[in-house]
Amino acid sequence: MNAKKAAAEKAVEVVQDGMIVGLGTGSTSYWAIERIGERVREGLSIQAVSSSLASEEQAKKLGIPLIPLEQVKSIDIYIDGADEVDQGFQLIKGGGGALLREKILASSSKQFIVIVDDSKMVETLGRFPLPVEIVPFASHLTVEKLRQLDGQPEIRMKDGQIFISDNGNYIVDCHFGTIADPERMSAEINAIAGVVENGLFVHMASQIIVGHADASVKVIHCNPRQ
Ligand SMILES: O=C(CO)[C@H](O)[C@H](O)COP(=O)(O)O
Repeated sequence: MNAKKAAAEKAVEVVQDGMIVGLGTGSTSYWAIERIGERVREGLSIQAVSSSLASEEQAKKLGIPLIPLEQVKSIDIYIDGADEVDQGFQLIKGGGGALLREKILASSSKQFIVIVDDSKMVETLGRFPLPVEIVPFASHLTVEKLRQLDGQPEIRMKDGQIFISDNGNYIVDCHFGTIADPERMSAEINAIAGVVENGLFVHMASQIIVGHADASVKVIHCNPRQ
């Protein structure tokens, strides 16, 4: 079993009847959604909300009942991957370009369970480029502001075209190097007009589940408010 699948399946063990479950995005969340689908077929009764059109499609195919977000006041559990997790359990997310919806769901969830393989665990954030979602209007000016913060920004491309997020925005991948103070950096980035959200998830994770190649998993409980 691969490490991502092992972490994902461990996380799905805590899903119970009656819960509203947030579905993440990416290759690790894929396995969580598959397992939720299996459990639904076995009789689990839940409702789900999705952080991306891709995960929504997968959930529909598996017969996972989806509920419109407008009908949801809070989410019981949100399960999603990450691109990096540091020693203080702060995260970089958004490698798949879904960071805005992911942050909205994570911040409205009673529990945010992060599922990663062990390659994602780092001492300090920053090796993975930080994704920043910006509005297309005057994007060159917003990109210039990110450059002034030393972000070495690059607008994300896909198949030779600018990548467009599910919200119709651009993603700018920023190379800040080591991010010593993620909270401060997040605030500085979000203070730029034109920035919608950035991929630093600070004080948000309730649990990190780390999967290893031998299918063993480590569950780390964190206090999101610390
Ligand atoms: O934030 C994300 C998508 O926007 C993903 O959770 C993150 O990129 C990790 O992806 P994967 O599970 O494929 O390694």
